[in-house]
Amino acid sequence: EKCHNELVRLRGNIRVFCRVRPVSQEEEQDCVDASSALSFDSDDDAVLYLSSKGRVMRFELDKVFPPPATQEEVFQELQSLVTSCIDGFNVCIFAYGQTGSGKTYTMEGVAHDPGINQRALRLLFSEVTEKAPDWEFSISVSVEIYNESLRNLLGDSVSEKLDIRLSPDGSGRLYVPGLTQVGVQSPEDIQRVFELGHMNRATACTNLNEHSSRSHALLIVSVSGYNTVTGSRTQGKLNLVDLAGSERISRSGAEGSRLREAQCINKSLSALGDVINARCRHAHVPFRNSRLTYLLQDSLSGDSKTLMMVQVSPLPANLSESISSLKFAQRVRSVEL
Ligand SMILES: Nc1ncnc2c1ncn2[C@@H]1O[C@H](COP(=O)(O)OP(=O)(O)OP(=O)(O)O)[C@@H](O)[C@H]1O
Repeated sequence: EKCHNELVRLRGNIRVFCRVRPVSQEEEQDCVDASSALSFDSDDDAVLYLSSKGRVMRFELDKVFPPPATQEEVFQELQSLVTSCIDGFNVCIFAYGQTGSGKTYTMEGVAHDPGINQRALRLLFSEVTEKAPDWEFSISVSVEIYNESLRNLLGDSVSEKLDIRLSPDGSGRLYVPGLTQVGVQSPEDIQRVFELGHMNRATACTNLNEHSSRSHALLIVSVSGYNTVTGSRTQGKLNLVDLAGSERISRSGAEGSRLREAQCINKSLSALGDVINARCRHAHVPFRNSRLTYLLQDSLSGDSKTLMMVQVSPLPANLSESISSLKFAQRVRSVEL
């Protein structure tokens, strides 16, 4: 019991979930035994089994969502995490996994069935509206990190590269000069922000001949509260991050720009793993090793809360990538006592 409590305290604010996407219709037509490599435990919704070459591997996480899980069910598990930013917490939600494993589906969703991003903003909006006029609510920024450079997704020129700087006020805080901040007064504003971000990301892809799965997409929401009686302010942040595809590109196969993309992704994903893991162990936290961890520094340290949603494809052909994603999940979750 004591040991368990200690574990909870240490792991504290880091949760790792896994979501297995369904087999699509086309995939079903192409391969007969599409989902045979994965199985779930009906008594324990935190466990996932993978079988490979006659061996069964058991992965334990905080929660596993099997293919039938709906967007609504997934969001229900995150609601309290999302609203904790109203109480002044800094929260990060990451979608991690190989290309095609369902990261964008989980974060953005589809028109008739939105994902975490929209649901979170709508929830925050309604909670904050209830508290009005003492509360302010703003979507700060939407950025993309590609090849270790930062881009503004809500501005006029997406191709302009931005810098992360130390605030001149001596507070030790970081800021990004030139980032567009958008205020949100209604749910329609939320919709507009998503559309603009989405469009700009697509434009960057076309103009610069890139694939969106090779970049990290971040939506950073700031919520600030002002207590008119005491005059005190609270400030929380919600960072919603659709990470670049985690698949390993073989060094021999990739050349030139592909290789550079792969190296940048690799570097930032392993930096992210290191940062979360170091936090668990109370070790030195290497924030500066990538743009991603540097930008999210204040939301990945101290009292902040992190949720890693590890996306897994059900296909046997993707098995080795699924194993590597789940190993990453276990690594960020593991605590050495
Ligand atoms: N839970 C789900 N239910 C129904 N369809 C899903 C689900 N998850 C993913 N899909 C579908 O599977 C396909 C791949 O998903 P998605 O594009 O989200 O993957 P991704 O990991 O974001 O890939 P990329 O890195 O290329 O952007 C999409 O057509 C998506 O609509």
